[in-house]
Amino acid sequence: MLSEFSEIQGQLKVLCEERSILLDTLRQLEAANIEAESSGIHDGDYQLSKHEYSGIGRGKYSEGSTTESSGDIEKQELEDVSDEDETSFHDTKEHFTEPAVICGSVRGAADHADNQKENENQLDDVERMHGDKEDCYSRYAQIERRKKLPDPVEKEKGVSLWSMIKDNVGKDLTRVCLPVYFNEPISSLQKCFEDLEYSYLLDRAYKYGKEGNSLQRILNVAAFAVSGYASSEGRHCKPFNPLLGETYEADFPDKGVRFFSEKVSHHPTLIACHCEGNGWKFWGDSNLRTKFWGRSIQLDPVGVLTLEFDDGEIFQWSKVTTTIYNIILGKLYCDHHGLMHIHGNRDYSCKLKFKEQSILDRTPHQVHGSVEDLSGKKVATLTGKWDDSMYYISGDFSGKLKDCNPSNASLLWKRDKPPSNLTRYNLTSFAITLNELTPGLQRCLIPGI
Ligand SMILES: CC(C)CCC[C@@H](C)[C@H]1CC[C@H]2[C@@H]3CC=C4C[C@@H](O)CC[C@]4(C)[C@H]3CC[C@]12C
Repeated sequence: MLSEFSEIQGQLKVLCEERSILLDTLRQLEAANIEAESSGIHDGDYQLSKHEYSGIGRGKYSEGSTTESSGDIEKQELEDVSDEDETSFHDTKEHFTEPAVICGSVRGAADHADNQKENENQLDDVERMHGDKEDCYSRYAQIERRKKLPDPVEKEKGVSLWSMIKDNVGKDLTRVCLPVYFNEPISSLQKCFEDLEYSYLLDRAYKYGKEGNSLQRILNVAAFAVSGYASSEGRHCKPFNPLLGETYEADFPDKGVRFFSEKVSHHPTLIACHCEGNGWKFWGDSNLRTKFWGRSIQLDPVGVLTLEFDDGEIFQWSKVTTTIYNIILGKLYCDHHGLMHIHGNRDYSCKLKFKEQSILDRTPHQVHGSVEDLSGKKVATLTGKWDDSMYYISGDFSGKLKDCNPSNASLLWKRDKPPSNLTRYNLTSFAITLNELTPGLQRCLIPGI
């Protein structure tokens, strides 16, 4: 009798254990489901209707492009294709909605926590900002992306740049052919997406504006406009020049953004891009006017970038001049300089000055500016460095920028640490992931590619 009882007791124990394992599995499944939903994979908010999406693909892009394409025949061909039956298109939306097609695999929460641990020894301010950033990202799925580039297949031999371009002084450099050695392993279409590395600033700006804090909105927009330059520090190679009509699509549910770019003109090179996040859309076209000065190359971006929040607030700005120094001798580097005016259609606008680096400059890459209200009164001062961080302080400190140092100012944005496996391309951790061919993506490619 007693032995029977203890046997039943043992069986009960096993059953209880099995039940708790089952419950755990259920909880995990539920959590994964919530993650997928919040990433917008099935969410109506994040997805555009089929009609809207194709509208952007063909309507806005062609509206956005200002330059006529070089080959009329090619243009005609492209138009012919777009006139074809709707069903003949590879429907990006359909593919993007399938969780398996996301570029990367879903990463476990524990793994994510591990990554957070790495940043333990950061300053309070930085921690707060990162906490904020995590807040922005916690709504999105965690995706496992590669952390290093594949190793080169063979040893490369260095080539002298000057030997290649000495005969082209004064010419349009976009027409000069350079050996592949000078290329970095991404295309200009992908490079445009690099400007959105810190898209959490726009999520945050949207949130602030919705809460009625328009000042914080423009401050975060300004930080975003500067943050796009951070990835250019230490980059010495040219991105690949895409073909006319070539496109690049990126779906990053882990950042809550989808991006699309297309080369819309060959001479001059013109790329149109469009990006959608949660509560905002960002679009523009990138066209560079290049001047070759012998020892340096000056790049003047032409065109306007537009950021529109779902509540109707719009900001527009143009990029500043970029100069690439030491083409002949010394270490090649680039600097960004000039005035950036962020025009808003509501309460505030912002002026940022990218200071030109001088030989004696001990603190290069400085950016200073201020936010003005409609009457032209300066309500906040911004300071920082485009390759590092941006801070703000309330009130007008533009005359006494020394008082506006990081100790009494608040942090808006801080650049992420570079990856540990830097190659000669110096790609950021984000750039490394832009053309990663993940198993889910591979099956969407045209056979034979
Ligand atoms: C002559 C070649 C081999 C050397 C120069 C290569 C590097 C430094 C050049 C080539 C293309 C350049 C980029 C082209 C476009 C832009 C967009 C602009 O709004 C900011 C600068 C930025 C991001 C440039 C930074 C410098 C850049 C990366």
